[in-house]
Amino acid sequence: MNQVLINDTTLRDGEQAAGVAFNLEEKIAIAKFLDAIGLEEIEVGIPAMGEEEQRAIQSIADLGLSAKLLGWNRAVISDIKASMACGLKRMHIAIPVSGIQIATKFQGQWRITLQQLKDCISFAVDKGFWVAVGGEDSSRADDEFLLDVALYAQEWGAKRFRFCDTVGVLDPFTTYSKVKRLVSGLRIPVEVHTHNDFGLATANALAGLKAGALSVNTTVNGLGERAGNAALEEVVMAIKRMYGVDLGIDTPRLLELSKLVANASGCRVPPWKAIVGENTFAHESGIHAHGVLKNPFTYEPFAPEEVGRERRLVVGKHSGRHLISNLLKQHGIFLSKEETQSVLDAVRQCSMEKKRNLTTEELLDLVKIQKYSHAIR
Ligand SMILES: CC(=O)SCCNC(=O)CCNC(=O)[C@H](O)C(C)(C)COP(=O)(O)OP(=O)(O)OC[C@H]1O[C@@H](n2cnc3c(N)ncnc32)[C@H](O)[C@@H]1OP(=O)(O)O
Ligand SMILES: O=C(O)CCC(=O)C(=O)O
Repeated sequence: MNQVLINDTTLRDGEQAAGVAFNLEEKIAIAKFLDAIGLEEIEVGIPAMGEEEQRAIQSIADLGLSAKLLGWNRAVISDIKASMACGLKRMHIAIPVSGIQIATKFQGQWRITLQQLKDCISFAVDKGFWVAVGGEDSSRADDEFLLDVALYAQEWGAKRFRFCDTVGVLDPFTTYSKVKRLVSGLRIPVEVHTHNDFGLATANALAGLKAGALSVNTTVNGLGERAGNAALEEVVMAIKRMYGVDLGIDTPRLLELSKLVANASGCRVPPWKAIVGENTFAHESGIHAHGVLKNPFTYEPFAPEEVGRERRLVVGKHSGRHLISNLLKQHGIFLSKEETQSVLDAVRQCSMEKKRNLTTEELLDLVKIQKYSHAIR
């Protein structure tokens, strides 16, 4: 897995999340940020959407970023022309490949589908564009047909083929075997694009990479259609930490990027969200806090600073004496075992009433209320 390329599609599939609409400044800010932290490739939008989207894409193209920029297109010549007008050098052309998609969108006329793809690839390649092709709904396509389409795309000049689990219906084992088959049959690299309908987008993205795909689509915070896409921060950190491959991405800035996209999209990140959620390095439980106080790796997969977070030790319903006495010592308060236990009992009660963690002030107030002010030095 040494050569993984991340092609981030926050500005395309991410923005397809229901209700999300980035303005020009937000699109530019996100593109710049992705580039600044070391993303190699960015899918910047859909030129066929119209003039405003084209202006945004042109503005991003004008920034002169190091990242390669792609526009997303249907296999329709007017889409390709719109992409060409945006100052991009690369384009992605999508074509449905499953029975249900071809029946619905092309009235089952797969020969027409293929002809449209051929015409579009040739049109773009002849004009000097670097072209990638996406097999929409690859996961539900007949395996033979999928490989045939990919082979045709390769023959017609495509430089990469995208395997899309469009409806997020695969598990990692099936993803592995389907992607492996495609990788083995093609000379051009394969990209994986996975959706999160069963919560498996990141797992499937990794399975696709293990099977030999060389690039992967991600979105910041996993933003995207329905349940979203494989999250950039999850894929990057899994590759870094589980496979020991550093993609050269400035991971301490992942949290800042997550906040930028959360604000621009209006989609807040749940506290338990892997890598960037507020609780990912927060410890309340007694047993965990006891371990973490001695050695953080007892209950953390990596240091919070690696993704721009800080560790938080908080008191609440599940806390234990070690954490309470540690926090109190930081304020010069030394209690006996029995006194600590009664503060802990009060913490539990208070946390249940307030249905949250206690602030430091609330903890110190509890000590006073318990009449242990003698312990305050
Ligand atoms: C899996 C994915 O994420 S695919 C990307 C989805 N993203 C989007 O749809 C967001 C941007 N989309 C848009 O702005 C609009 O849908 C446009 C501009 C692309 C097209 O708009 P409209 O012309 O109004 O068509 P509408 O969206 O209603 O229907 C889609 C049309 O594209 C066709 N189509 C869908 N996918 C493809 C494809 N890969 N290649 C060729 N044609 C396609 C449909 O069959 C339908 O064609 P028809 O108008 O001849 O019946
Ligand atoms: O690029 C393609 O072919 C389609 C990408 C996509 O968004 C999907 O299949 O979910």
